[in-house]
Amino acid sequence: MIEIKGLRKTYRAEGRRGREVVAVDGVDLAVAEGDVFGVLGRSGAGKSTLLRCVNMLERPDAGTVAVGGVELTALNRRRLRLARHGIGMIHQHFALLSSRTVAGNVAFALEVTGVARDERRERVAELLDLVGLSGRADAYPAQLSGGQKQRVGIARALAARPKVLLSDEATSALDPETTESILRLLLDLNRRLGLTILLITHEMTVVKRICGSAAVMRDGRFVESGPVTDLLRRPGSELARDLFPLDAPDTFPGRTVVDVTVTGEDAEVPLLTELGRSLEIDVPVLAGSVETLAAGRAGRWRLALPGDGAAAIHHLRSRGAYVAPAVEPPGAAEPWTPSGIAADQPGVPSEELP
Ligand SMILES: Nc1ncnc2c1ncn2[C@@H]1O[C@H](COP(=O)(O)OP(=O)(O)OP(=O)(O)O)[C@@H](O)[C@H]1O
Repeated sequence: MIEIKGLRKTYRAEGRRGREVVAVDGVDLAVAEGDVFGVLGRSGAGKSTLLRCVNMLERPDAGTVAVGGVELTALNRRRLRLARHGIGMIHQHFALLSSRTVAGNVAFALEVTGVARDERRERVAELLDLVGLSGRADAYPAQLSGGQKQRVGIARALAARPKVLLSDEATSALDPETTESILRLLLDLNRRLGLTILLITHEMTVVKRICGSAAVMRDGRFVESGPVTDLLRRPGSELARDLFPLDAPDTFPGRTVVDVTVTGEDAEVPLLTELGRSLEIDVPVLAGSVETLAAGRAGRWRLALPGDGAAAIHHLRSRGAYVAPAVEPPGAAEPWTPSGIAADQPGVPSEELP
């Protein structure tokens, strides 16, 4: 539904001698229809610029952007204006018109597309019902809570029945409870309307609760990208570390400390109990949890395996778990993923194990 290739955007800092800032540095991105894709990254990573290039609020210096099969980067102004109706956008600070009521704010999006008055009234009522604000049509933004303001923003963004919704830190200004209710609404809209959502965020909760796919962005580039459950099993995944922080020592006297990740149905298997029973060993769990993510069930633990851990690692991998050392041995770039052998490949021969 969204296809970005080789996207690059630079800015010139203020002043005649301003240096060039590369905000987006060659990003490729494909968001499938109906997916919720989250781009995570620290401040200045380039997330907002990337998002604004998707609806061409910023014109990229290089690369292509296509939404719903239409290459926006190739359109003239008039055609681009029309194509933008198929892309809704919501903002961190809601961007509502303070002089208009809730209904007036939503109607505004229909006025600019030339929808007739009666049809507008009907559609506004429908949209407010969709976002759970039917009773507040005549309220002004100043009379609303943050969550209600964002609901107006969502209703307005959906006015022209877009297939794609862009979300720019939509929950960053909200408290955790309100964040949860807005995320539930977005997920509901995604499922009921088949809405494809591309969002940028720095909040892990957002990825946990609604994203099927994600990318981690740093210095204008994607350092990892794909379905969340795939990323969790990827060697050295930053997303895995941030979604499931393992706050525990990475060494244990006389034992091998490993980080184990399981996703999907494997996360339901009482893997650790079964490991202890089958090999007749005790396996201290130093940290970890199993959680229900939007992308599916996933679990991650830090374990202290007896001795060199080879038998236990073999067993865990044969059950579909991804196993990596808690501390990488010094001097080895990818010690647990020797070429030709994926670290999470079941049944890795024991001589390949550390
Ligand atoms: N209009 C602009 N003019 C000059 N530099 C800009 C402009 N917009 C963004 N930048 C620079 O581009 C880089 C990426 O900024 P961007 O806002 O896209 O990052 P971000 O990940 O969204 O961060 P934040 O969450 O703080 O907005 C930063 O170095 C920023 O200073």
